[in-house]
Amino acid sequence: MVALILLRHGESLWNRENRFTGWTDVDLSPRGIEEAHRAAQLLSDGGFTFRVAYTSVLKRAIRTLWIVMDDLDLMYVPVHRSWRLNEKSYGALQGLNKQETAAKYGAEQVHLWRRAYDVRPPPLSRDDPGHPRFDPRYADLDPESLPATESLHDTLERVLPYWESHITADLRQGKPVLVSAHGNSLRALVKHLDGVPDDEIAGLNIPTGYPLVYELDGDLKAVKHYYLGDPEEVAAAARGVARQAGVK
Ligand SMILES: O=C(O)[C@@H](CO)OP(=O)(O)O
Repeated sequence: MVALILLRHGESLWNRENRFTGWTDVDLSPRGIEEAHRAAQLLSDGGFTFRVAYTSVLKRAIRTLWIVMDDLDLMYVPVHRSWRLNEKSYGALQGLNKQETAAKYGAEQVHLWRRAYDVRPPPLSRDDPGHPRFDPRYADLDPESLPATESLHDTLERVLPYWESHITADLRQGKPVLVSAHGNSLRALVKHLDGVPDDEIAGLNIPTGYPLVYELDGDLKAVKHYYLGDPEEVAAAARGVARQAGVK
């Protein structure tokens, strides 16, 4: 049995302001920093460790990882960063307030943009300064392959090759792995690991800062999974994520 620990970054400044974030590189809020420390404490209390870490190229996930590694005295552990673990691109919604967007377009439409498997938010225009083709961190990638928006399906399609080519290689060697990433890149991974049907994945919300442990067998099949932390607190935090676009 080998452990895969999935960790959604702590609360970001835009989570706090309830804005769509996607590929925008927003840092942790003070509360998010506390949540990262809490995640480290939960791992330590549960006797969990990791020998390799994976993260995105976005600072909210990277900083969460740094805090966890520092608190657990694991700063020597190899870290691999990839754009493939980035949050789902929210396209032209990035920066907009979720409740205001729901008031304008309807809660049902916003729910589809946030959670449906195959629905893409409106795209960023090619000339939008927020388009990833202008961002130097993606300079080595073909600009045509960079997303202007993504559905969860699109997100899964770019997460999965990285899972298969990199993360599973470490797990197969019996190395426990921590993945510090994002609400939707982790939903994509969970969909894959648990074989969640397309029409059921909309009901899944991942809260910030609670480690989600997968115990995998020799074939990397998920034998069981569970959050670390008080189950009622974790469930309440997940419900809070689901309600972010409720119309006031
Ligand atoms: O805005 C985003 O990038 C994500 C995560 O914060 O939001 P949502 O939970 O609406 O998918």
